[in-house]
Amino acid sequence: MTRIVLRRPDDWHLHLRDGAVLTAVTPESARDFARAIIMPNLVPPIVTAADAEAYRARIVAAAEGADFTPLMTLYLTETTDPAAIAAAHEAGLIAAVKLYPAGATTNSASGVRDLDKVRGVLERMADIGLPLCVHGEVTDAEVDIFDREAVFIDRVLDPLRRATPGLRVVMEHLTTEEGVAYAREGGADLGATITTHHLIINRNHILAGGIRPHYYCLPVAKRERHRLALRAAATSGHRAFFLGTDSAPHVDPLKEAACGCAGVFSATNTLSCLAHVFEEENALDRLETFAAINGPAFYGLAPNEDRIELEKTAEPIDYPTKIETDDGPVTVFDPGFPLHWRVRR
Ligand SMILES: NC(=O)N[C@@H](CC(=O)O)C(=O)O
Ligand SMILES: [Zn+2]
Ligand SMILES: [Zn+2]
Repeated sequence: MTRIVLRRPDDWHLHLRDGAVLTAVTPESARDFARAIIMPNLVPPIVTAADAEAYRARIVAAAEGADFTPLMTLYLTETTDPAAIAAAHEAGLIAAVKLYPAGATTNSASGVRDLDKVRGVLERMADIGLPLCVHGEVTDAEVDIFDREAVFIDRVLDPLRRATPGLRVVMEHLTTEEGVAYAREGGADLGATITTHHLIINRNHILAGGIRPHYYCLPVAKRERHRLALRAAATSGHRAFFLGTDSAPHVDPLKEAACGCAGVFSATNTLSCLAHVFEEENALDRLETFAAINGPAFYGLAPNEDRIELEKTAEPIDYPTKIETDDGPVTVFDPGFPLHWRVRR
């Protein structure tokens, strides 16, 4: 197959940052994606409806007239007011609330330490059907970093879901076969995003033959068997699994450092990478389900009506290795192989 047409995809987990980086990276997503769930982990975080409304306006301005709808989220803190969340949802301002366990990832210091403090918010969200997006890693220093997702499911996520029946939850950026298994059996109230890069790299890519900071993200890429489980899930067509790129720009000096930031920036070439992966898995016919159907279905939205075309070219496609911003360059995800699928615009 050398050409496929699919509904325009959406990105159900995206970081756009603010300021110069926002200006530079937003067009990279707006070009290919119709909608994106915008992560609220700015410094300071997006915690109020007013924050979300102002941030949305900055994103729309940065999209420079592209047909791109940012779907806003609020950052859950231990002082979040259930009534304020419900009002923001009622006003159509937010599509989800994001739970960061405090200290789990980039800009999560304002996150939740004690889940008992947010019970009221979660119950209200269950009542009104507002999804909770979860960064699913425990933060305990004694838990090995490669086990933090699996341990989170047992210790935190499963008890939380049992305590709050009806709460709609998205397990963000799955990285393990345990996560895949839990999401697959979780019923209609549970969804899971899978990133582009976790379908392509395993932990060797980060560490073998030299340390590669641009492959470092959280949750960290795991063993090969986990990558294969993610591929099977993404290409299965199962309604629980949908695309969330977790494209997370950091300028190069913050990545190429003694203590580098977590995050992979993949907005620029994500669809080309995905077409490559789905072709390898003989599943090009399921790419639309993963990138354009299952996500909106989970969020209760219609899929996009317009279409994009992906075309396979004999020569590898060209794409920039870095996106320049006024704060410095941001390195684009290198899948480690030439890409031949091009989005026709
Ligand atoms: N994924 C990452 O490694 N980083 C994200 C935060 C997150 O999604 O956990 C970021 O904001 O940079
Ligand atoms: Zn995260
Ligand atoms: Zn993220």
